[in-house]
Amino acid sequence: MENKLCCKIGPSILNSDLSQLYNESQRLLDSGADYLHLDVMDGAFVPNLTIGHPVVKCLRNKLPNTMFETHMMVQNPIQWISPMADASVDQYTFHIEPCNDVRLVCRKIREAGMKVGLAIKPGTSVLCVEEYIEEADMILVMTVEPGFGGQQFMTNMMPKIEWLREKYPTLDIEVDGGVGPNTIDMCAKAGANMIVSGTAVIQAENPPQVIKLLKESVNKHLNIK
Ligand SMILES: O=C(CO)[C@@H](O)[C@H](O)COP(=O)(O)O
Repeated sequence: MENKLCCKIGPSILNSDLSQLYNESQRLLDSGADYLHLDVMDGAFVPNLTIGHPVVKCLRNKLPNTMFETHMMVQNPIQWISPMADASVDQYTFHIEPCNDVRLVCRKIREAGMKVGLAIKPGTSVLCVEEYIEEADMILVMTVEPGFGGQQFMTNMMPKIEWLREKYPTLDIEVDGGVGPNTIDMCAKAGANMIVSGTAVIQAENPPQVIKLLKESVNKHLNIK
């Protein structure tokens, strides 16, 4: 049977020069990025503030054809569905931890015309997302505590990815946090096919080379499976 999974690299713009958000985004796309991972933080779910839907909408106006994933590190994910849909976001990824009714949020995201991503923090068991797999297009396994770029990759999150890949061979699995040339092989081997990389790409001397390396590692392991 044909493996429908494909490798996608989505740089996180969190640690870029945000005064140059469009130029930085374009630079990443020109370097081979498949999509943009836009980190939205509300200062409540995580101890940091970043961009919101007005900025995402402005960026969308400049980049009409780019896949946008918003990683919603927010306390009340249902609140931002409509504004993000209005900003033509493609995929709305939210954390299940603060959510009272995950199914309702998933349904509202779909009704608003976006894909659904479910994210789990390092301390959250992968079993907690299992009951919602049918509602999701993608599961995001965090390999740092959400809130800041440039943190150390948590190797001990790999069993979560392995478990998901074993049970759901065609599921999109994204990994985020401390991912770069030194850690990509672990993610790829575990079964991640959507790769978020912030600092490693943004601060690289040669971003196209880093993105190529990330892709090669994932594709190598996708072909083995
Ligand atoms: O969501 C987050 C952090 O909360 C991530 O998207 C990071 O911002 C990725 O940056 P690096 O860890 O790759 O520097």
